[in-house]
Amino acid sequence: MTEVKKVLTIAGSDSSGGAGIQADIKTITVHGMYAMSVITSLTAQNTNGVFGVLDTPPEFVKKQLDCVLSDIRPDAVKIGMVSSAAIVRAIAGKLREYCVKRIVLDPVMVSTSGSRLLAADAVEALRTELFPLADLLTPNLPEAQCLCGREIKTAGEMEAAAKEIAGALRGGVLIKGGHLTDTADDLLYHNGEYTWFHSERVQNPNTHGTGCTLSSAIACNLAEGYSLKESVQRAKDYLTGALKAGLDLGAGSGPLYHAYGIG
Ligand SMILES: Nc1ncnc2c1ncn2[C@@H]1O[C@H](COP(=O)(O)OP(=O)(O)OP(=O)(O)O)[C@@H](O)[C@H]1O
Ligand SMILES: Cc1ncc(COP(=O)(O)O)c(N)n1
Repeated sequence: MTEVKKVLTIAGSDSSGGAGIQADIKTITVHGMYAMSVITSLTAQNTNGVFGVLDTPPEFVKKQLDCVLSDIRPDAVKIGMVSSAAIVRAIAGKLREYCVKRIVLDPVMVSTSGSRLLAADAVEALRTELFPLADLLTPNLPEAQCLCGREIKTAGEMEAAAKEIAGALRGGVLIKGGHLTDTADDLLYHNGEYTWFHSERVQNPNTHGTGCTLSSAIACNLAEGYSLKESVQRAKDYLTGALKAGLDLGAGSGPLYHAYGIG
């Protein structure tokens, strides 16, 4: 019998395959793991933007979660686009009911192309319902700014924001530096300790789905049993490789190439 780690992604579908559920399934598969998905929303999007969003009814999100969690227990879970407060509550209720462990929460709010992917009134639900369940929260700079209500530009401001956001969490917070200009340094704050993950900026404008890829790779590494720090470092290395692979698809900000280490 083949033993394999199982990773569940709870996220939105990206019809162009660069972000969301599709990026997560590619990442999980390339990590040699078994991917499962609970779809919170259908988006009609491509590299130019998001042209439509159709949310899954919350009862149907619950039904998907019941089917997966009662049958194949995931070793880790990644949560991405959750759309509405009702969907947030549906997910949180089921994760508590099934005592799901190793949860990475990517608080997706606005797409790279500028479309809102989380209703404004759902931010509070995210904070009260899902933050307490997460082992790691992975906001990008605009999301971290939204969560602490002020501008973040310097390394010192990133550290202060991480500490403040972590106050509402059980686990750690990773503020991603993809929106910085000179570097792509990410900051982890966990158990009172700061760890910086430094990275050169890859000169590739095709960054659609970087956040989704990073968070699902972290979930894979947690499923494998790595520590939080090791999981973030390995995921960052994977992400940098997928950016460096230099795929150039579509007219806008294109997707990453996941199979760069294969073949
Ligand atoms: N040009 C780049 N070179 C190297 N690393 C990058 C680059 N752009 C983003 N990253 C890295 O990608 C990861 C995701 O960060 P980012 O801030 O882009 O997240 P995000 O905005 O949530 O992503 P998404 O595009 O999916 O919304 C981080 O580890 C970040 O440092
Ligand atoms: C379904 C879905 N989930 C997440 C994102 C964020 O990714 P990006 O910021 O790269 O557009 C997205 N565009 N679509």
